[in-house]
Amino acid sequence: MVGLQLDEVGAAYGRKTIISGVCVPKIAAGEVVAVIGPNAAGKSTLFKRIAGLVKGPGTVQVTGSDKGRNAIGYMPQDSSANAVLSVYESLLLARKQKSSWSVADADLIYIDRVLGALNITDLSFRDLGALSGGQRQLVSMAQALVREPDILLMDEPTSALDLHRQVEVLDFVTTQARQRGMIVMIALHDLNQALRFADRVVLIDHGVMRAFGTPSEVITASMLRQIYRVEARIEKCSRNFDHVIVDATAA
Ligand SMILES: Nc1ncnc2c1ncn2[C@@H]1O[C@H](COP(=O)(O)OP(=O)(O)OP(=O)(O)O)[C@@H](O)[C@H]1O
Repeated sequence: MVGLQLDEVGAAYGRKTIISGVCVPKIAAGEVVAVIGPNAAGKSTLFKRIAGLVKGPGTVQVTGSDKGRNAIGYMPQDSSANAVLSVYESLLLARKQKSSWSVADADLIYIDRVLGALNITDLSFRDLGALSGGQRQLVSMAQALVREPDILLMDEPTSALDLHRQVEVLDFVTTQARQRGMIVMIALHDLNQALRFADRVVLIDHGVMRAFGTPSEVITASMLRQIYRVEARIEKCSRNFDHVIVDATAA
């Protein structure tokens, strides 16, 4: 079973330190972890550091995976799509990056499953460059999923999606985490999504980890005042989900 732990992790662009001293105790297989924090807090940089795309001090410890450098899948925040490839070709290419170049029936079946689960089968033979922002985000998600990583890092995966799609993909990804024993880390601005879908929450502010715990431990009125500078309440709706209700900006 895969595990992920961060010890004193930092990251810099050139000589500019962006994050430092991030310690996250072992995250277990099947867990969904939301990474929250204001704009420019360092969430994307943390993901790039975990994915090995940015260097820095500290240790990213991956245990219990036999996939080597394919253990971690990364879905970036922006996916520009200038390539002259169809959606299906791009998924095949993404899938084959994890193994040999020969294509087996199992590869095609898995790609079809992911396309179906994300409800984008109809986009299969469209050019990547001719997709809407939301469609591009769904394809980028599919590209990460077809690699079958043990740890999936998703940077604001629902920012371009309509309400139905937001819930659909977060339901799918959390179910995949539970069923396949995959660890999913999701950077989110929508704190109601974090309350609803995450097992645990990492709060980043100014490049430092300010809190780690269950959603209700981390997302509190005092945290929202201090870190997000809003006056807000956390209240249960009639379906018993916690919700953030923002009343005003705080001084
Ligand atoms: N390639 C880069 N070179 C230099 N500085 C960068 C680079 N990428 C990001 N930064 C800076 O690092 C800081 C953290 O950015 P990052 O994208 O990690 O924040 P974030 O929490 O993901 O923000 P947002 O919620 O706005 O997407 C910002 O001040 C940003 O300007």
